[in-house]
Amino acid sequence: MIEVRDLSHSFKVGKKGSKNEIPVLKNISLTIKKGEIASIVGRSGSGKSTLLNLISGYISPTAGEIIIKETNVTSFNEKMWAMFRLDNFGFIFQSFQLIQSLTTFENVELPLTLKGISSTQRKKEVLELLESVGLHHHADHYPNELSGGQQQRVSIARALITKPSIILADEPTGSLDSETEKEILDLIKKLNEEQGITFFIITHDEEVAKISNHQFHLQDGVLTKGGAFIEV
Ligand SMILES: Nc1ncnc2c1ncn2[C@@H]1O[C@H](COP(=O)(O)OP(=O)(O)OP(=O)(O)O)[C@@H](O)[C@H]1O
Repeated sequence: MIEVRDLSHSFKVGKKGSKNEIPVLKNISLTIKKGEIASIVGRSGSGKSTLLNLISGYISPTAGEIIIKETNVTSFNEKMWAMFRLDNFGFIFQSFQLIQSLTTFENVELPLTLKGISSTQRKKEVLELLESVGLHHHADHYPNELSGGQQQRVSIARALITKPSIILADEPTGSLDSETEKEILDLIKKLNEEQGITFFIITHDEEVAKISNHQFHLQDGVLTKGGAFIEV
């Protein structure tokens, strides 16, 4: 489903035209199968976000290849990436990234509007989804009227509304207390088991890593562990 072959990335630093480069990811090869929960575990600065940004097309690799759903996306341009992301990916962030001036309903509706779905169809799909994640009583609430766990559920609903096959999550429980963390991890497991959604989660939290079928460990830009199958 996601295959990364010999991927490397260096950031150019210093003045424009400077040849000074910092290697951040070095020869990463990994495979994430359909329907898996995979986690990338590593300390701050190990290169986790860089890997996520490469897989989601926000930066281009210095070397190597990325194949997603049998499509070689390595040399996609921005327009191709934008379409590919809307069709295949949902995103969840540590800081939720909800639009504060929009209600729960409107935040979840937004990706469907971007896809050109009719208003009647949007209403039906959003209400069904809010019900399934237990947020139907909060449809008209604004983000600042919700708890952290509820806000993360809104952002999960927003990620799910386009029915993506892959959800990319950057520290999805990083801003939550341990009880709310468990609630969100249970929801991720349920979505994975019942709908077969593939999850790719960045974390430095062992509790999050525990729910994954596959853990990859990154240290200073090098994959030090991958391929270990964890019983869940
Ligand atoms: N745009 C950039 N320009 C130069 N260096 C960068 C850039 N982005 C990241 N880096 C460097 O790349 C390395 C890896 O950063 P990255 O954000 O991928 O790590 P991370 O594991 O996600 O860390 P954290 O858990 O703190 O988010 C760090 O040393 C960082 O300073």
